[in-house]
Amino acid sequence: MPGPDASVVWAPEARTAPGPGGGTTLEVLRALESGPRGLTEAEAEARLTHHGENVFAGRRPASWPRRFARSLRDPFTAVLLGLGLVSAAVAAWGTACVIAALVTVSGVLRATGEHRADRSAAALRDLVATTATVRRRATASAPPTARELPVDQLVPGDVVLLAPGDLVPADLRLLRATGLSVHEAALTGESAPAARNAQDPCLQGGSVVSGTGSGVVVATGRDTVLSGALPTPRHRSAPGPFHRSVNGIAWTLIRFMLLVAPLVVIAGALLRGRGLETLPFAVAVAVGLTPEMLPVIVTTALARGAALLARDREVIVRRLPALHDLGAVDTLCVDKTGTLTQDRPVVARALDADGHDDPDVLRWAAVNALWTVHLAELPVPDALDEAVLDAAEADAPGYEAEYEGVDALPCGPGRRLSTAVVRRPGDPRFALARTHTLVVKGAPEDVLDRCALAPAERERLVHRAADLAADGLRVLAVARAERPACEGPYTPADEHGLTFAGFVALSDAPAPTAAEALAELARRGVAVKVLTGDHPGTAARICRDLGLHPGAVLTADRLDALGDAELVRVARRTTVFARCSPEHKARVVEALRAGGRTTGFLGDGVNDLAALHAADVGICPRGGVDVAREAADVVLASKDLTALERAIVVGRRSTANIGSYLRITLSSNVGNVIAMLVAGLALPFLPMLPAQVLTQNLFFDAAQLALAFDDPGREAAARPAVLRPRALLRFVAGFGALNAAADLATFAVLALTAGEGPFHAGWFTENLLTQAAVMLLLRSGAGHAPGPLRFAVAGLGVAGLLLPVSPVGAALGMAPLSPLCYGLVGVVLALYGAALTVARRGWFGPR
Ligand SMILES: Nc1ncnc2c1ncn2[C@@H]1O[C@H](COP(=O)(O)OP(=O)(O)OP(=O)(O)O)[C@@H](O)[C@H]1O
Ligand SMILES: [Mg+2]
Repeated sequence: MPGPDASVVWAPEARTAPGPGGGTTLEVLRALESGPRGLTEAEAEARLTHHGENVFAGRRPASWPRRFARSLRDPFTAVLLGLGLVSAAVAAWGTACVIAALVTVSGVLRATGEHRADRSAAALRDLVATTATVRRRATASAPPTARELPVDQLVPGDVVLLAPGDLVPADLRLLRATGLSVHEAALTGESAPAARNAQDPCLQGGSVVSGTGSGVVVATGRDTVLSGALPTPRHRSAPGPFHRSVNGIAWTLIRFMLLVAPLVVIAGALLRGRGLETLPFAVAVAVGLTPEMLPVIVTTALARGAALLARDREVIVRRLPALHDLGAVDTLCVDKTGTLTQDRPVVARALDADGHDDPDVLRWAAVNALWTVHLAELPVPDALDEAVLDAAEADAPGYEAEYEGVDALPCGPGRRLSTAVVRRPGDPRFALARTHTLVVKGAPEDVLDRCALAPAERERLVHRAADLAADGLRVLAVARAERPACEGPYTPADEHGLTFAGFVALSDAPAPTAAEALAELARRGVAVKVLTGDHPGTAARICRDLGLHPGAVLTADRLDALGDAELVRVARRTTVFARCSPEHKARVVEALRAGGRTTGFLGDGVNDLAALHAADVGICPRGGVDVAREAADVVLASKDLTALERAIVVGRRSTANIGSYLRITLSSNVGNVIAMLVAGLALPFLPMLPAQVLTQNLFFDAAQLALAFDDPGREAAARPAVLRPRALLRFVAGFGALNAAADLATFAVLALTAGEGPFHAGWFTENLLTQAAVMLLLRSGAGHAPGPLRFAVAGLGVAGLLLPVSPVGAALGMAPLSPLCYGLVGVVLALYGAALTVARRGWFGPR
């Protein structure tokens, strides 16, 4: 095959800098006992045993101690540990031990939950495993073949082929490069891609932006530069919506707690003349206020959701909190091609400038497609090119033999046309006198800009293209130019003064489930926006066919004219954004987020990378390029909006359960604290001993784990689910006050009818029973409580009734109650239950 070999060199003599590429390329290959034809399978296997798998050090699963230590790093654990230290300092060893036990148990539960989530993800890792294309030989004499290999199987000496969208799988020395540019932000922090030539080193972790190349592996696994330089893979810096809301709630509580504990001590000293002996009590109150199970509930609820999705093998959540973020998404940005349509274009028509069918136009388009596919060595031929080639085989046979390729300038991110430079085959002696033909095809606006045309004629052709697009067809303009043959490589600067040839129009059928999925998303309160590189007319028509009202389409040139603030407003009301480059897609996503929208972005190409990073949740189908999959939080088995819609529902349900936990715990805890403060000042003795506070806290914590397994009901999945700190705190204030009223009524009844021991017992019983009632009445789900929840509620009730009269109760300083007291506490509970039912109806509305 005649190739662009003049510009593409494997230069054995060239010298380069030291590093993973000291010495000449030939020396490197010799040192690695390899060659441009690659290793034999047997040799590769031997090397794999010797060097080990090519696993990036930062990706290894975390060890148990590390997992445990990591699970302790959250504000509530820090507060608990601080309180534990205070208790130890005043020698309240009992309290200190209980706190230590709480921290340990919650750490272990959380680490276990994460481990389980990791394990279910690992089972699916093969599905999303990144592969590399290597050149190997079956035997020493066999010809080399290129095949896909899981990245961890690479060994030094392997010859790897690179294409746009690939992650550089190991440290390489390049043997060959055609227009190769590599983005190495992970390594160098450099945000712009850099050109790479033959003989250059190419380091693991980089991503290929454009061009192709091949290189020999010089280092794998722990030996790569990336493993040495960066112990952990880089992560998104800004916290997602989930962490933002959880942190908001955490800090409000911690402030409240830091206020309450000293207040207890000071008030005790001033009003009751108590000294430091109130400190353990104050600490116990503060512990009682902490929702220390929050991290456990969060991990359990999200891991459960992720495992549910993984079981269907449709959606893989790569970062647990992303599941919550997915449930919070109210705006979903998708591309058109392959998401709304099948990405199986078929040539519908080929027309000349006057709109007459013209097979010549198809022939030129096919010449362009054939030689860009060959010379640019794209790993998978572009769907449009394939469609053109298929059509030409039937309608313009013989075009392959007419020309031979000289050079190709393919499409790329932000470049909407491709050029093939071809010449007539013939006697090489006359090569110098010959001409080269530039054959260009691409987006009509871009191609027409490069044609020598009168403005009126250009306008006419733009309209003709728009008419075709309005029928939902994808339109490519075709043009060409004759040039005296030249030596040097061609550049985009050569694409000018072209002669317009005609249009090729292609149809791409809508994806079968798209209309249904769009309607379902709309019903669930998700606004779908289409960000496409295609023509505004084509995009609008497809949307209309799928029942998505396109409104006024915003094209990239008008988008460029908008300032950031203006774009925030326009983006909110626009549904279709056309002719988007990668930067435009990212800018729209950023504008939507700046406007307060929680934004998901679904994309699968190199041109989607920036937007995937910019979005709150990046979503990529399994078939997407490596870099896009690496950047995504959620990977879909197929590019199917229906699966995504299901994942959104699961995310919302997990969030609803986390919300239930926060509402129930906090209103209960806040109520207790208020009641304890008031009673502490009114009574001659402490309303409850520190050990009693902590015991009831343990019971409550254990019971609430069941909330992670609750069924939140259909309502929960109807709207985007967000934990709103303000609404939550309002709820907590209201229901906390109600709870405090019940507690205080109990205190009053008990203070009048019982002594200190029965007082403690009565309070303990009342407290666990009210908490059981709160769990049943304030959960999100309206329907039947599932098994774990009923079990937990029953457990609370039994413990509340039996513990105070058991030997354990006596050891904790409780004494049995009189029947009268039981009766009175029963009345208080009945009134509280009734008030709670009424208040709940006021808050959630009737069910
Ligand atoms: N192989 C090709 N040859 C010529 N022009 C092309 C080719 N591929 C794409 N183009 C032009 O570039 C434009 C943008 O392509 P791009 O891949 O960015 O988006 P798209 O696939 O059209 O849409 P979407 O963003 O919805 O996936 C296309 O509409 C087309 O005009
Ligand atoms: Mg595309």
